[in-house]
Amino acid sequence: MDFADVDRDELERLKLLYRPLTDAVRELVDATIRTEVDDDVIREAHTELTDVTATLRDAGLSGPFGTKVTGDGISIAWGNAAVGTRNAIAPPLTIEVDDDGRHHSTVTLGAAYEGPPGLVHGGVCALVLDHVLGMTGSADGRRLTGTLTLKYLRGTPLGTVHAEARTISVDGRKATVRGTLSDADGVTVEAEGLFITPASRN
Ligand SMILES: CCCCCCCCCC(=O)SCCNC(=O)CCNC(=O)[C@H](O)C(C)(C)COP(=O)(O)OP(=O)(O)OC[C@H]1O[C@@H](n2cnc3c(N)ncnc32)[C@H](O)[C@@H]1OP(=O)(O)O
Repeated sequence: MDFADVDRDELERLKLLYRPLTDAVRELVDATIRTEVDDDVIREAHTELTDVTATLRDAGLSGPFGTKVTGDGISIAWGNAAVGTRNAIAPPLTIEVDDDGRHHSTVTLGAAYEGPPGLVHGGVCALVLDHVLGMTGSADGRRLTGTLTLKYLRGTPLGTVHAEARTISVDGRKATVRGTLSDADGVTVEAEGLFITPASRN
């Protein structure tokens, strides 16, 4: 598909087309982890899913989705591991921005994100914080993570979590951002990141 031919209405139509598919795959991942059906049912599901995958592969990109730009100049990263509209692995995050620049996101992390029993995997905590801090540090230009430091104060229970971040300072290409991941009882992970605009893009 040539996204240069896609306008806002078509983009909206495509989102409405793909989101339910992605949600269904996400549900499938959860069901695959938690199912206790009989062996025959597992084998039958495997066969059916293999057929569905083959159908989707009838036409497709030769590599990852990357970033596409629509005719209206909207950048979309539908394969992104944190926010991708077409990525069932993405939680997915929706990030809101306050007038004072605070970025925040509330998301539910279920069985697919488990690390220690009942707790969110530390790498998934890092994924969420990297993206929320990265977006915060990219408010005035696109930056990549240079260094991300996390302090895991206690385990983060699976369920609804909240991430938020603020930019502490900007020094040319470098932005220092701090943030937290929390559950209902308070902060579980503290994060600080240095986000940098690559010299090649400066
Ligand atoms: C708008 C949408 C935005 C969405 C963002 C969402 C968040 C996404 C988060 C990610 O997943 S990003 C992917 C993970 N990160 C990477 O893959 C980055 C890989 N590393 C690089 O591309 C480069 O190493 C980097 C851009 C970080 C720096 O390369 P440069 O060649 O531009 O750095 P340079 O050597 O010119 O150094 C510039 C300054 O940064 C410092 N620096 C360089 N790399 C650093 C580093 N890794 N950590 C800390 N500081 C670093 C360096 O010391 C220097 O400091 P000073 O200005 O004080 O001299």
